[in-house]
Amino acid sequence: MSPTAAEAANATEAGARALTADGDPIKMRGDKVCVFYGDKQALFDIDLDIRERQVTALIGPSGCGKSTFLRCLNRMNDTIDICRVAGDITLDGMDIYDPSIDVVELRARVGMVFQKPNPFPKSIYENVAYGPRIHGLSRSKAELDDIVASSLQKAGLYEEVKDRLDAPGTGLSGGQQQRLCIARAIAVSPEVILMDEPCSALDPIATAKVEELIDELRENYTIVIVTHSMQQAARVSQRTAFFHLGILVEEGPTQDMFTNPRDRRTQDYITGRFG
Ligand SMILES: Nc1ncnc2c1ncn2[C@@H]1O[C@H](COP(=O)(O)OP(=O)(O)OP(=O)(O)O)[C@@H](O)[C@H]1O
Repeated sequence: MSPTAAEAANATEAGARALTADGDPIKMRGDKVCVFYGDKQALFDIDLDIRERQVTALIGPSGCGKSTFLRCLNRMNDTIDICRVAGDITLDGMDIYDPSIDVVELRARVGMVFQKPNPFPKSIYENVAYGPRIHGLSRSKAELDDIVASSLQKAGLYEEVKDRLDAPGTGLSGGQQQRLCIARAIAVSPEVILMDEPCSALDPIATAKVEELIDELRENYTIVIVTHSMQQAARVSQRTAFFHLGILVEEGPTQDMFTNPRDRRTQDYITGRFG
């Protein structure tokens, strides 16, 4: 008996769902990714699978290309004139560098949180409401209010700000501002959240809060985090990728990377011989 159209569509969808060799669904995949700034090559043939609903940490010494790779995942490098990306990057099997891709939509699906908290010079409410409004995600003020409240809740900030949603976002503490930026990213219902050293400007208590939050968020989101702190990578991630001089040296379960790295360069880095 031939399959119905719905069965065929389901089969295609299931078939398109790529899995890693050990059976984890792949959310994003980099295949032979090379990046150039002018004629200087910053990344060389990076093959990396980003597993769905896991936290992947990108680590390595300064200048090795971690942020460059992160920025490829939502085409933030497009904003740098001299930057050129080659190779393939897919999101659920879709080529994100295809000319037909709407970059604004891509960045809603693959959100980003930066090193320095960067709230807009607007109220706490407006910081979170801005994205859903421009993406047309709410049909009424009540719906928008709900999105703002639930995003702040998911970012672990609601209780601290619920009585002053009209106060400026820039008046919050550094840690609160970073959680506001996470709420802003969450508000447009992303599937992937990229974080570029999200705790580097925070004190240890605010860092601990954001790390706890990252652990909670992975229930619903795929997260890629660049960090200089190996302790942080060990605390928050399930997978770790080690970069060195523009090359992906190795990637694996975080625990294995820190206890039993396969490559000498990884071992040297995690034992503090360089970096
Ligand atoms: N906008 C740019 N223009 C020119 N070169 C750049 C630019 N951004 C990064 N590079 C170069 O690309 C290489 C990789 O930089 P990148 O910032 O990705 O490394 P990183 O591992 O994130 O470093 P860090 O840990 O210091 O942030 C470096 O040699 C850097 O100088």
